[in-house]
Amino acid sequence: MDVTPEAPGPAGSPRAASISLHGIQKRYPNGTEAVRELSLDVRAGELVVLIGPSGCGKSTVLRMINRLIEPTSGRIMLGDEDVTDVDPVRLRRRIGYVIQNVGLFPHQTVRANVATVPGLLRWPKGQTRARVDELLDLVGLDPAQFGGRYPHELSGGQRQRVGVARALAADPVVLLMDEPFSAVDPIVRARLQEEFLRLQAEVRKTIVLVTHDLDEAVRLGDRIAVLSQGGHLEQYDTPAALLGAPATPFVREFVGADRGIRRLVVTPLDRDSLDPLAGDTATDLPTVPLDGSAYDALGVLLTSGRDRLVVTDDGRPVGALTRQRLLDLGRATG
Ligand SMILES: Nc1ncnc2c1ncn2[C@@H]1O[C@H](COP(=O)(O)OP(=O)(O)OP(=O)(O)O)[C@@H](O)[C@H]1O
Repeated sequence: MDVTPEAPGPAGSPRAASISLHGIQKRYPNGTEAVRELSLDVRAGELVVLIGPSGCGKSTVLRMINRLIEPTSGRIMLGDEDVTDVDPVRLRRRIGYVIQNVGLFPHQTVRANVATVPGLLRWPKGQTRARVDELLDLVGLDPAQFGGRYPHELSGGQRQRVGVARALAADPVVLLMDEPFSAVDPIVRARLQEEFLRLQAEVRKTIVLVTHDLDEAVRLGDRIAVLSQGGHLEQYDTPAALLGAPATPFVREFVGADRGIRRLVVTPLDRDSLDPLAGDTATDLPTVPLDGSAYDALGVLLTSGRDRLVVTDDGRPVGALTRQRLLDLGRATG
């Protein structure tokens, strides 16, 4: 595995490192035991969400990974390298970090902000400029239009995108994100989440993202780690497994009574579980595409007032679903 930051790969290069936390602990000087003992593995290219109530140690865990906070004990591996003892400054150049409100430098242009780490790494100017423009394109900002602006000349969502571009600039092997979308309104937030998923499909970084928003966790996470006080790992699972079978009373309460609905969001429409089309159906029933979710299908039924719909693939009807069937899909097993 190549983890040197000095050799920038083209955007889309799948360079990512796994992260392993082995029994990490953090006791602050005032005696607070923010994280008692946590072990967690994140696979290369995986997006893992840390979620839990306020003060349970999420940010502390995240900041121990890039050593903004020194663990009291325990080991942290990046790929097969123990980074507990490496120079934190060097380490941070291999780890992108995105925080709420972004923390852009206000007196620097968008281009200069995104070029921060390449500048520290002394990349040649032409190479840096090309990389910065490529990244701005990747996060959906036209470099010609936005490159010369200052942060105060951007919307909250645009600033957030610059923050993501800056974190990706030196092609880090890991991206850490602390409440990255919480400073924008819900509509912008949903759009940013969607764009972010598209971006991740392209760059395939290893991402650890902290949020207190369960819907965000379910939408973004390949796996979700639910933490309780003291950084105690209650459950580490896919969104569907977490919602379908909460492992502890804490998780059950945390995911709440509406987990059935949330579960529908992560339940794909499976061709094999569709009812066959009857002769009468395809004409006037509402439709939903096969690549939608059970939640999308339920939404279509509720707005149309019907109790049956047709599922289409590339516009062609492939089967039908009843409202009851969809409700059964959302019924949790745990
Ligand atoms: N520098 C510090 N000194 C002492 N205690 C701290 C320090 N930073 C955090 N803590 C305490 O450690 C615990 C975990 O804090 P942390 O910020 O990691 O939680 P969090 O889960 O990210 O919370 P939130 O969701 O509210 O941001 C809390 O009890 C907090 O008060």
